[in-house]
Amino acid sequence: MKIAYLGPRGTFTEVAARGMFEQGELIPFRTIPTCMDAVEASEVDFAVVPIENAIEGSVNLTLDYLIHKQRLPIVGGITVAIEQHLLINPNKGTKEINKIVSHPHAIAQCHEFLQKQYPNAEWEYMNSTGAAAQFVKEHPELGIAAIANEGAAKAYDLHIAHSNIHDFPNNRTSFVVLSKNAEAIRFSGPLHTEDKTMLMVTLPSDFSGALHQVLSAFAWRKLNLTKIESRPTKTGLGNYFFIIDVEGLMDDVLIPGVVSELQALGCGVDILGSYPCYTLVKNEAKMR
Ligand SMILES: O=C(O)C(=O)C[C@]1(C(=O)O)C=C[C@@H](O)C=C1
Repeated sequence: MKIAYLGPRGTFTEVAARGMFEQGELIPFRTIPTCMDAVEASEVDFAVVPIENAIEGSVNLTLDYLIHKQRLPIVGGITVAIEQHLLINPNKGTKEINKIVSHPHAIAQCHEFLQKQYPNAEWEYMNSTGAAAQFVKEHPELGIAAIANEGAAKAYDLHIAHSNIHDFPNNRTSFVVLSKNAEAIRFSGPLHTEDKTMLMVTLPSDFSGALHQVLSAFAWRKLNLTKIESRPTKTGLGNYFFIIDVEGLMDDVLIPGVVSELQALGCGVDILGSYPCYTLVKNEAKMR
C-alpha cells in the first residue's frame, strides 16, 4: 500500500498520515495537487492532504483542486494538534534572523508572534513547513528561520529558538484521505470522533430563499451541520456553491432523504465523501 502526502519529511501532513496508516509506504510529494494526481494516476493508493485549520480556515488549494480538477472521494479524516516552533540553524543566533520562511497557513497562525518579535523580518512562502525547514538546513549561511514542527527540527537538525509560537491555543488542522475507491476506511490507531458527510450544493439561479430551503431540509430532520462555506464556482463574479459538512453517514436514511429533497428543489448535489473522522489531539475525547 502506498500513501502520498504533502512532503518533504517533517510536515504536519506526515504526522497525520503516520497517525492513520500504521502500515504502508509513505511517499512525500512537493504539492497538494501532485498528491492528488498521484492517486488518479494509480501511482499510490491514497493521498493525505490538509483541508481546514482552526485559525486560518479552509485550505482553499485542497478544496478547489478537489472540486474542479481531481474529484476523488474522501474516505477518511483526521485532526492533528498543531504546535508551531521557530527553527534556526544551530550555528545562528536569533539576532541574525532577517527572513522567516514557511507555509502561508503556518505564517498566518503566528502573525502576532512575528509582529512582536521579528517586526522587520521578511516572509517567504514555501510549499510546506517541512520544505521551509529543509531550506533553512540547506542555507546555513543565511539569516533565516523556519516555522515548522518538532519533527522537522529533528529531521533537519535545527535548533528550536522559540517554541509554541502560534497565536491561539487549541490550534489544530484537519486532513482528509483521498482514494479512487469511495469506500470509507476504518483506522485502528487514532481515536474515532465522528462520522461525517461532505456535500457540495449548487443553488438554482433566480430562486429567492433557496439557501433557506436548503438549510430547512437539514433542520427538520434534526441533522447537525458542522460547517457551511461558500466557494466560487469560477464561472463568473458572484457565482458560488456551498460546501456543507453534516454529521452522519450517507447510509443513514436521513442524508439520502436530504439529497433527494435538495434535488427536487432544483439544486445540484455532489457527495464529496462520507467517512469516519479521527483525532490525534491529546485529550480530544475529554473535550467533546
Ligand atoms: O506545511 C505543512 O506542514 C502542512 O502539512 C500543511 C499545513 C496546511 O496546509 O495548513 C498543515 C498544517 C498546518 O496548519 C500548516 C500547514
